[in-house]
Amino acid sequence: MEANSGASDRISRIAGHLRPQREDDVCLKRSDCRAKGGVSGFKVAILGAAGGIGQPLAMLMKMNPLVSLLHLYDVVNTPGVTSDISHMDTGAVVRGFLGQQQLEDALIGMDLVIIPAGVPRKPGMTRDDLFNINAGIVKTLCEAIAKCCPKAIVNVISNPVNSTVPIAAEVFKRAGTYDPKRLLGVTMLDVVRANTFVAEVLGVDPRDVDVPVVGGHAGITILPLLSQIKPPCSFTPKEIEYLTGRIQNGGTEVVEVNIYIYAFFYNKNLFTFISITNIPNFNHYPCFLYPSTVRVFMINV
Ligand SMILES: NC(=O)c1ccc[n+]([C@@H]2O[C@H](COP(=O)([O-])OP(=O)(O)OC[C@H]3O[C@@H](n4cnc5c(N)ncnc54)[C@H](O)[C@@H]3O)[C@@H](O)[C@H]2O)c1
Ligand SMILES: O=C(O)C[C@H](O)C(=O)O
Repeated sequence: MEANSGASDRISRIAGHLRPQREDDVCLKRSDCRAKGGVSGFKVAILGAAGGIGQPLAMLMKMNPLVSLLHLYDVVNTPGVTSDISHMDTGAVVRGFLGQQQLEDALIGMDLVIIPAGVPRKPGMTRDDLFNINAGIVKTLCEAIAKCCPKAIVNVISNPVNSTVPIAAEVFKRAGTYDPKRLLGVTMLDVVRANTFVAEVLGVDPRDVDVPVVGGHAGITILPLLSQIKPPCSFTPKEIEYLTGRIQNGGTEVVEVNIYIYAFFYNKNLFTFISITNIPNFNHYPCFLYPSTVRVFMINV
């Protein structure tokens, strides 16, 4: 009898990770810990934190020494993502919020709100095809921002950025909280791509070129200023045509590759970390190379 109970104690200890402890099971509740994220530093909320962009972004924010408090909000899966990210041994305190009823709690007191919430495009779609769904999502989130943290800087990632940013602006105008300096569409990818593709043509290190890109974040509205590159350089007409097209269609290039990656995932094949990194062009997704994020991603499949 005693041997049996010893064995079951051992099994339950070993298997403990399969049943994460609930707050009321533990002797010291997390809310009673001394770390409150109240130390100086930016308070950042990510809305859509459980998604393909949200998860690696949450990891990067958790690694950022300027961030003291990180709120992760989504309509699904935030408990798992929050638990995973919060184990990183960096300073930011991480809290998770799930579902519309917790949206306002996620936003109160935030200095920076980043929005990757919404649907991404599938092969064959343009970013405009996402408008009907994502416009409504961004509108609802911005209404809550206007109410709970009207002075926060807002970064809109959700596509089509060319339309979701104006929608956010209209919501803030209506609420009387609009400040053009505090509302930004995230288009840094276009700059990163421009630097990479230009460096490839010139045969130099991408870190040594700086390509200004202005305009929007879709097709011909993306305007790489190839005549303003630092350090100054020149191109043949053929190179200009190639670079302009590649920079403007960089997102589509990745979305088309996704068909392969997603087919791979949805087939539920047994795959390993190594097999993921072997997918051609997987280097478009450097953030996924963080093993913990890959683990979360695999569980979601
Ligand atoms: N601006 C850019 O440079 C850029 C780059 C990549 C992706 N994107 C865009 O970002 C968006 C997200 O892409 P993804 O690949 O992360 O998609 P995803 O489907 O992997 O993740 C989206 C997340 O948003 C969540 N979500 C949906 N409705 C929500 C709501 N009402 N409130 C809060 N969360 C909600 C989903 O649950 C999901 O976790 C897409 O619109 C995509 O086109 C923009
Ligand atoms: O192109 C997309 O749909 C996603 C993003 O805007 C990108 O540029 O990669």
